[in-house]
Amino acid sequence: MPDTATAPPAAPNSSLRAFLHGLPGVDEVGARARAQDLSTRSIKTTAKAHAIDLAISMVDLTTLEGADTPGKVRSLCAKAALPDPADRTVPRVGAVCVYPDMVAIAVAALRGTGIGVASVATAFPSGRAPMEAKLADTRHAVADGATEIDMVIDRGAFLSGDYGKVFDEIAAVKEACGGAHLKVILETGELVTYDNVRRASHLAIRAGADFIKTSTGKVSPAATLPVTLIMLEAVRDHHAATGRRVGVKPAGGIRTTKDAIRNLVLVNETAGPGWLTPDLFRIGASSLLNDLLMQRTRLSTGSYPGPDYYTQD
Ligand SMILES: O=C[C@H](O)COP(=O)(O)O
Repeated sequence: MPDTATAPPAAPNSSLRAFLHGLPGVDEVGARARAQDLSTRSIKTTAKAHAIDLAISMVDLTTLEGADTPGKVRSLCAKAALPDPADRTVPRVGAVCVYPDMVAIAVAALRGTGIGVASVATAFPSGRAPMEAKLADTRHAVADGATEIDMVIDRGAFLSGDYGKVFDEIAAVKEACGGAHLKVILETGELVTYDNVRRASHLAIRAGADFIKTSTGKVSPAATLPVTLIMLEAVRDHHAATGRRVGVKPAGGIRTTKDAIRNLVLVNETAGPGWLTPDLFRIGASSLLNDLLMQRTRLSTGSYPGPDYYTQD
């Protein structure tokens, strides 16, 4: 197998640049207004119950702290497998998301549950490491059983116009993933303009991303609705042009059921109902699940459980 770290660029910078700069510019005011309009839509109680379960099934339950311990990862996995021990009708989450050195712990803890393990890789969150280190990071996580890899793009290369470098890194990491799915984190809070968010989305999609993801959760602003809207438009347009469906994962700062449902409305109205599945839409969040569980209980029983009822996310 060729060493992808030294393989020739798959896309010459000039043609990639021409494609990316040929994309229509984003109407910034229009994107904000559209996101605001969709965020105020109300939904019926029956639809809300369905939306909460759908949102739970889309959560990538995340811990990405320097202070993570095997014990913390194991309790997160226990929560992923059985979010509410008193109610076995609660759906399982989309995946558990951890650093590469915690993948083996999570895989062991989730064995038999059918829940996948996602791992950040490629020198998350900065992406500042030699390519060999990024590929080794990816291969380590996959060898330990990660079923999904969340890589960060080189924002420095992107912002200096070296689109070919960004493309080649994504393509090489995709190859290193083998059978694992690749989510490409754009870190939209560092991309400066909505036009750049659109360009980075299309670049990542063309380079082989299975999902495009807004943020690491370490940079503010993270997953804003206008940014998610622009990324949903990119996957919608790519599907219309090629027939290939790419997923979207907003991540960072999504903490309430209201936030989650706003995202689902955005998906439905932008990419369409075909994207309302964990195969094509995930929500990366470290502290959303408990609010979804609380609102779910309130809908079914009419009252909130006590604040200490659920284990911590
Ligand atoms: O990838 C997921 C993010 O790191 C989660 O961010 P959060 O802690 O703001 O929910």
